[in-house]
Amino acid sequence: MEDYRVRYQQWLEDPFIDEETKAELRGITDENEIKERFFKELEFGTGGLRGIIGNGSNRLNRYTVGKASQGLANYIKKEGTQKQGVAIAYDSRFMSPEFAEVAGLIFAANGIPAYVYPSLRPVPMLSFAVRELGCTAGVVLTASHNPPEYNGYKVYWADGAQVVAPRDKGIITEVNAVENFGQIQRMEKAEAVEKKLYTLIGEEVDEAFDRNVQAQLMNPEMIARMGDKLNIVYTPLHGSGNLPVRRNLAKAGFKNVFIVKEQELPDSSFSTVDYPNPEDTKVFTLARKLAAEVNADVLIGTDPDCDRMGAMVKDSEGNFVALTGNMVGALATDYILSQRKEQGRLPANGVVVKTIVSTEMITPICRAYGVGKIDVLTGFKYIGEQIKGFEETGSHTYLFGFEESYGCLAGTYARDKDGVYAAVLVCEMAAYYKEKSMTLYEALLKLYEKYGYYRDGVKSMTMKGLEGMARIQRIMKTFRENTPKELGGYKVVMAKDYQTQVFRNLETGEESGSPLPVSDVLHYTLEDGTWVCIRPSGTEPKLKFYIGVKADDLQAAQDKVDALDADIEAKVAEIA
Ligand SMILES: O=P(O)(O)OC[C@H]1O[C@H](O)[C@H](O)[C@@H](O)[C@@H]1O
Repeated sequence: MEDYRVRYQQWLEDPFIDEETKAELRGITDENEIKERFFKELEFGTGGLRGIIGNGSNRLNRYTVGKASQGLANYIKKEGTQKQGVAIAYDSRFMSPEFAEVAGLIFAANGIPAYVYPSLRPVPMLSFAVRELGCTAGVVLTASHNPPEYNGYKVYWADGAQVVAPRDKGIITEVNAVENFGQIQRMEKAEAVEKKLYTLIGEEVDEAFDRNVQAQLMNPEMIARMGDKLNIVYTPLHGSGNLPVRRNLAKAGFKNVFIVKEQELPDSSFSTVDYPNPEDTKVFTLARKLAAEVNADVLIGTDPDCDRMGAMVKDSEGNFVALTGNMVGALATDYILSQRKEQGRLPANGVVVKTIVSTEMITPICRAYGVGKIDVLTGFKYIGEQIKGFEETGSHTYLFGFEESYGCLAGTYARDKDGVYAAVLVCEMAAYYKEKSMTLYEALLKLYEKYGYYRDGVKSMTMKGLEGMARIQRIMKTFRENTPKELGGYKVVMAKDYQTQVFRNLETGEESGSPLPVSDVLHYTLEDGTWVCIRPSGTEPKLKFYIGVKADDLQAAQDKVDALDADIEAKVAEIA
């Protein structure tokens, strides 16, 4: 019998799986569906679990969530930190509150107090709660910006960041060591509540979070002057941002905030969008309609777990243009550093942290302010890890961190990207430049004039299921074994392989090691300074190509990106 059939049979016979689940599984008539659901165990990776909701070993359900929770509980018990408890949050996805309760009661049954938010909350608020409540770990039930059929289980440690090596491996080992669902401990909710092993997180934690977000404002007096002059359209995209973003915009002093009514309330189907990801400007269709009605200066959108924020602002002709994560990163780096300098608050050991696939435009900006810049692998958890390191050694003062994938954070109250803060930040910057009769887009053009015309692109190729996974591996292997000599007509001069940890200068043949952990990432530097990076997404069935160029004007920069894009597409098409 094929492996997936064996696994299917095991589920049908498992005494710890309920009858309703088994009946549903027995009813599947499509062999391929059985295969997709059972060809593997849903892998508990470094980011936790992420998968399609449903019954099966390769799906997210109360059993796979249960196994993850029991494994995490076992890990915590070995660490001896169970008294500190685990904080739990969830977003607006299907089964999010149910899975949150399943997880909480498993921790409770293991003698680990669970502190659960009473309703949906953003990821950064969980990160904050872990620190505020002194918990040993945290869990968020969310699949971030994935399509509605997905859910996930993100794991945080005591510092408030998602787990990194070596702890991630330790937790994975414990999760994998849970051999059968019978090992999952359970407790009735009434008993857990009575024993204070299952407690709802109170409003005071929300208030403390807000105070920390507000403390990041650079110019409260300016907002007091401009708060009623900036028109803001906000869409929570049916997710957890709705209340905290609006509350924080109001607390900051923004008076004219218009909400996209159709997307205001939680909706697990995200029925007004294809895909609740602010990276996709289509999510702003309704917001743009409202923007025209209210003459908005800026449109803001946050993803379901409100760690990502996307924005659109007016160009000089009054047309709305999307600000990418890189553009927000560059604008914010410049804004925060310049304001700090003006206010005499720029520490000598200040640093900005970004990922290796995020724009290089901040390099000259940081240099201009005498501030350091650190690059880490993709994933905000690595920015969180840096903050923890700075705290331990006192080596740097963290000023700002961002990723091209629409996430940023200033301050250290949270250790994951904060869409609530990002929304307030973009509005603060828009107000600041509006007072100087500029739109945020015009401010960006000024930065290009000063620092160079940087343009960054990301090309995502979706490759789903078993076949897609194999194809992604073939493409990575082909590039890895045959370093391209040229890309987009430019010579490749440096090839960095973060998997083999070999960085090779193709001109001199010199080789050096990698300063970052092992990761399936290839990075090429071209003769004109352009860079191209290839990596499989860690969160979606996608292969991602990132491109970063600098040119003499915006058009030339875009042409370069387009040429590289086309060349990469052609090279990938040649691979079977
Ligand atoms: O490119 P991926 O592996 O899909 O990850 C892209 C992003 O996904 C999530 O949003 C994580 O929280 C980010 O930190 C990460 O950068």
